[in-house]
This record gives sequence, C-alpha cells and structure tokens, in this order.
Amino acid sequence: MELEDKDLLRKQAALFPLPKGVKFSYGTAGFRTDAALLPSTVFRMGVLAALRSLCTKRATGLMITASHNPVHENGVKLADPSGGMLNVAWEPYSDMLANAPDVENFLQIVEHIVKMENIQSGNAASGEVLLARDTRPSGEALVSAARQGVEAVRGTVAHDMGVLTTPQLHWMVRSFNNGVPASESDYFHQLSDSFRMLVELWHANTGDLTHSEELIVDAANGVGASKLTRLQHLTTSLGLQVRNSGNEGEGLLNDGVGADFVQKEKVLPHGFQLPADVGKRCASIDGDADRLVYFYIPEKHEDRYSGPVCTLHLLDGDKIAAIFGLFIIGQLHILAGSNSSVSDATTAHKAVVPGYGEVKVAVVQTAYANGASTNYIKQVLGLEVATTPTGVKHLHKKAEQYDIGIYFEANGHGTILFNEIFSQWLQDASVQQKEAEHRQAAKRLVAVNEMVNQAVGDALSGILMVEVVLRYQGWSVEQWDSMYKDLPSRQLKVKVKDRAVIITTPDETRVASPSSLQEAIDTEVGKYKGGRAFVRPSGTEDVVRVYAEASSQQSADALAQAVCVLVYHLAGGVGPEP
Ligand SMILES: CC(=O)N[C@H]1[C@@H](OP(=O)(O)O)O[C@H](CO)[C@@H](O)[C@@H]1O
Ligand SMILES: [Mg+2]
Repeated sequence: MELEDKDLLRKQAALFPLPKGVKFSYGTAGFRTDAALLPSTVFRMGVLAALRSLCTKRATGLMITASHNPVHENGVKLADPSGGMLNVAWEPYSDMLANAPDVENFLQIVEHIVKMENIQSGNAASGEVLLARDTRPSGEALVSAARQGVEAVRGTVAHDMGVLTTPQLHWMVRSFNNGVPASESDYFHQLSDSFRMLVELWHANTGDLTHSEELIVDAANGVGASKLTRLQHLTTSLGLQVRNSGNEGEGLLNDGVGADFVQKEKVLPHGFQLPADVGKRCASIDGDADRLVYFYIPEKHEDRYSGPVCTLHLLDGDKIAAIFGLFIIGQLHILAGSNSSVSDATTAHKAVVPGYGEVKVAVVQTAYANGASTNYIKQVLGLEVATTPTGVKHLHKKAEQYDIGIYFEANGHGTILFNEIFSQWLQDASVQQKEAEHRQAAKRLVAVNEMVNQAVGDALSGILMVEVVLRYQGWSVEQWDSMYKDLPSRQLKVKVKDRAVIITTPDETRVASPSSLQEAIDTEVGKYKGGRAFVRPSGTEDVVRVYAEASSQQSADALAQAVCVLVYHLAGGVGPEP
C-alpha cells in the first residue's frame, strides 16, 4: 500500500475506535449486537467490502440490519459480487478487522489482506460498494460509518441505495454486476411482470386464476411492509392485506410479531385476532424480509389465552420447499412428456427432458428440517434431499450444484436457484419446443427463475411464488398444510460458559466433543420411539441450541428438556439448571 493510502485510512479509522471489552464474531450471517457498539465494526466492514470489490473488480454490497432481533440491536451483512453472502474464505478477515485493538493493528491487517489477495489499490483502481439499511433508527448513522469505511479505501466509491430489504440489496448487487437494470423499481417490475406472466400462463391452461381469499401478511413492523404495499400496487391480482407495518400505534419492530416469533412460539402475532382471523391465509416475514412462513388458525382451535397454546398451524420453510418442489417437478414432467404423477416416486426425480437430458433437481435442508418434510420430499415427491450445516451460505452453495436447487431453512429463509446452462436451455425451449404445452411449461419455469430471487432467500418473491402455486393447485392453505403432518418437535436454548467447547460433526447432527455428551444424548434419544435430538452452538447468539423430535409433542418436549439438562451438566452450563 502506498503511503498516502495508509494516511487516509489511518485518519479515518481513528474516528471509529473499538469499544472496550467487546469481542466481535462474524457468526452464521454477519455481525449483530447492540447498535451503540457497532460503529467501528461497520466502518471496518465498509473497508472490507471495498477491498473485496477491488479484489474481484466488481461491486459488492453492505447491508445494515439485525434481521429478526430487537430494535435496539443492529448488524452488518456483506454481499459478494454474485449477490450471495460474503465468500466464506473472507470471513476470517472480517473477524480480524472487527477485533483489531487499535488503528496501527487495523492497518497491519488491511495490509495483510491487500498482500494475500494481491489487491491493486490507488487511483487507477475502481471499486464500488452498494449500501442499504432496514428501518432501524440506528441505521442512518451506521450507513454513514460504512460509507466512510468504503471511501477510506482509495479508488472505491459507495452508493447509498436507501432503505431496502436485505434481499433487495443482494438482488441489486447481482443485477448490477450482470449489467442488467438494477434499481429498486427494476426489482419490483421484474417480480411483478413474472408474477403476471405466471398468472397468464395458468389462464392459458384452465381459465380463472383468482384466489377467493386475500393473503394477510404480518410485516414484523419492519421494512417489508412498505415494499409489500408497493409490490401490491403493481400486481393487482395479488390480493394482499399488510398488518404490522410499523406505522404509528402498530408496535415495535420484531416485538411479538414476525416470522421468527411465529415460527418459534407458534402463537398469533400482535395484530391478529380470534375469532376474526380464523381460517384465513396468513404469512409472517421478518424484520429485513428475508424469511417467510405461512400460518392459519383452524376452525377447531384453542383460545390462545388459555392453556398450553399451540392453536396456530404453521407452514414453515420446509413446507414452502415441499410446495415449490411439487410445482417444479410438475412442470418438468410436462417438459419430459411424461404422464406420471408426482406420487410416482420411482420416476419423479429422474426428469429426463428430451433435448436436455436428466434435469438434476434437489431440495437442500439443514438438520433442523422436520423429519416428516424430508420423508415427504424424498418419498412422495421423489426428489433428492441434500443436507448442509446451518446458515444460508451453506445451503445456497449446495443448491448451486443442481440444475434446479430448492433450498430452505425451517425458519423460512430460502429460494429456488436455476443454473445458467439449464436456464438458457429453458429460454430456448420456451420458443422452440414443438408442442404448445411444452413451450408453456418452459415459459413458466423461465418466469419462476425471473421472479424468485436468485441471489438470496427473499420473503417478497417467496410470497409471490407460494401464491402462484396455491392457485395452480387450486389449494386452500389447509390443503397445502395437509401435504404432510409435521412430526412434533421442540427447539430450546441453553446458556453455557463457553459455547465453543461443543464441537459437532460437519453435518451438525452429532457432538464430536465432548464425547460424553453425545453418548448421553444417544441414551436419552433411545428412550423415545422415533426420537431424534441434536445440539449445536449458535452462530448468532451466545447459546447452545437443542432440537428434538418425537412421536408426540409431550415426548418431543421431554426429550428436548432432558437434552438441555445434559448440555448444562456436560458442557459448562451457567445460571439455574434448565
Ligand atoms: C436454528 C436456526 O433457526 N438458526 C438460525 C440462526 O443461526 P444460529 O447459528 O442457529 O444462531 O440464524 C441464522 C441467521 O439468520 C439462520 O440462518 C439460522 O437458520
Ligand atoms: Mg432476516
């Protein structure tokens, strides 16, 4: 690095000293903590995003959000030039930079990165970083810190894209680097045009494609609310009612609302009521709109305010993956000219399409996927199921290995990826296939590829896709729910002194160390028919997560509870015994 580059960085970095006594960790999906502690981290991530851009010679992205966490927290996520998460090989750099104790140490790490990655800086270089934030009050000041970080690296500029959902920013980075229109308005038009196309292509088939009931969306009092409203203006046939939009009097961001709350607590979010909302098709998104779950309250329900509450029927990421898989395989069958039904598992997963060959399709899940979903996807849909560690960065990478990769975490983060060669083939097939039916199936898949965010999981495009598939199937939310019945499950957390003492096998289903813990878990699981349990240290919170499944809710609860006690005793639990 040249002297003047260093001087500029030194001067700017001095404005953002590291707070005392804090250790930052990149974790599962970026840095997250109390907003007041973050300016130095965000400034430094601005520097890293700039270096990554100079290194790849393409634009990168930086998003200020703490997703489903409380409003006083904030965080930073980095987008790689592909629009996906920051390349995992660069995560150690982000940890090193974020924790550098002083300016000189920080400069040394920057120099180390520049050398290791052979980065050309200076006037001739041109890096670009797109910045955005969610609706948190701390966001504006943090975007300013990020901008100062980006511009402290000579030869890079920051573009502030304003208040966006996380998936919108990732989409923009991807589009920008692909040289296609990349503004927010382009995003909305791409989604709504392809939704309209899918609706029209259904008309071509059978006639009317209106859904009798509108969808009610809990927007977590976050950034997704205004974006959904905008989307609705462009897609008139999408009947939508947005609640928890964060307007005056509607409550706080993520407070008793949103996808994380609904998925974990399985109770109605604020703004929804009995009996008015019974039977309605409802969805929740999270604070930065990258997670989506659906839910409804059945006619026969318990009152949420009395007794143990589980009145809400949840359709989580696993069920969204299942209905997406059903649609995709259905269209591939048309293209393959096969009359076999999706329940014919022996042929379903080998969609051999004349002119292309075998189309490789898989659903990618983590160990948190409900066992019933995995069975259904494999046995009824006949699709391959691949498993990865927790975290979208892992699922996304795996899904890219297929012609069509559908990935979802149970918590509702996921999307459908199309590989480039297959997507080009579909484009050609949509005009060149002899049979009109085949051209239409290809056109539908082309429209799905356009509509569903190819950069990252996106609640907005996810809603459009679910709504399309429900209409194609002619299903109500209850009919969708009845694809399969979830195995009873329970997820709990345990506080320990140092969660790093637990090391799991790569697939995260077993504890490698301490080995006594895995032996004890095995003994406990053996006591329950159809039982399954695993533990892993969280990558976003200072806890160990415990997951259990069994044949009844009571057994799942008991198994999860027993495993919590084992973790507490064998892995250094703190506070009162669980
Ligand atoms: C069990 C669970 O839901 N874990 C979540 C959570 O990660 P943890 O590492 O488990 O804290 O946050 C991640 C980021 O949002 C998300 O990708 C992941 O699925
Ligand atoms: Mg989120």
